Amino acid sequence: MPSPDPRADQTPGSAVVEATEPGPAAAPASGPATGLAAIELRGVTRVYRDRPALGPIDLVIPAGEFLTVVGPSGCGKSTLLSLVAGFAPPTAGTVLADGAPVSGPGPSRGVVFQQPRLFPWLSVSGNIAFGLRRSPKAARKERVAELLAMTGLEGAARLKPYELSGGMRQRAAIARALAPRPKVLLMDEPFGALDAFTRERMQEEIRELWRDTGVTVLFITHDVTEATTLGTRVIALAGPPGRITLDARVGGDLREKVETAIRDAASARAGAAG
Ligand SMILES: Nc1ncnc2c1ncn2[C@@H]1O[C@H](COP(=O)(O)OP(=O)(O)OP(=O)(O)O)[C@@H](O)[C@H]1O
Repeated sequence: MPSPDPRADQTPGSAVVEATEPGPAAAPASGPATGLAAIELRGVTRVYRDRPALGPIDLVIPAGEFLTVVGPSGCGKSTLLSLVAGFAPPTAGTVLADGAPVSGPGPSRGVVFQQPRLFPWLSVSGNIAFGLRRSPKAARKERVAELLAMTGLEGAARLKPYELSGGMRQRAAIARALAPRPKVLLMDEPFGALDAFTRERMQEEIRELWRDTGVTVLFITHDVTEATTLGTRVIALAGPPGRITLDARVGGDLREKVETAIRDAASARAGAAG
């Protein structure tokens, strides 16, 4: 049953355009949040060959938050995620992880993509263990077993990716990303390629993982229902260049607000274009 979110009174990001009143949360309420910024973007922009794709964006993601980012295709969602992951530098501004500037990918930020991108020559266990290469063997074995249990893949430990269903592949990718105990999990439309049933199950599972591990989640989606029910907070982007048009806690009439924000931004762009 949904229950009120005790974190609803936390200070949200600095670019709040509109916030819902704390309402009944659609997500479980027991995930940890410390109030410290896990990720912070200050005046961040990204330009690709003279074409602005994102920003300026100011955003604070407190540790323990489950933030979803929603917006239409091309508005800059993946660009935002890749800047936080450290795959690309911002054109201007600063991205901070745990208070330190991001200068490239790092083990404190795990990434899960829409396509699981598993190593086809490795088993599920081998894929999960990949990021633990430098850990002692016993610790690695223990961590892999823990993650197999956490993601319900115990029976699939020795299987290769081609022997798995789509949902199992994505679970293995999530387990691999969680293996080095990242503080932040970055997910780029991770359930976009799954059928509706598997997708719903995976949504439940990621909520449980978030609650159990305390990891901060940044979850990209273009699905308004997913965005407004999965996490604790939603930002809507419009663009390019991607700008935050709404920043709100999950709960209440959020779906309608997100849809209105996206529609209004699209009308404004259409008006400006001609
Ligand atoms: N490597 C790149 N080089 C040039 N332009 C790019 C590059 N990556 C993204 N863009 C452009 O930046 C803008 C934002 O793209 P981005 O992929 O971030 O959007 P998105 O919201 O994630 O889209 P989708 O939902 O379709 O994945 C788009 O106009 C896109 O064409």
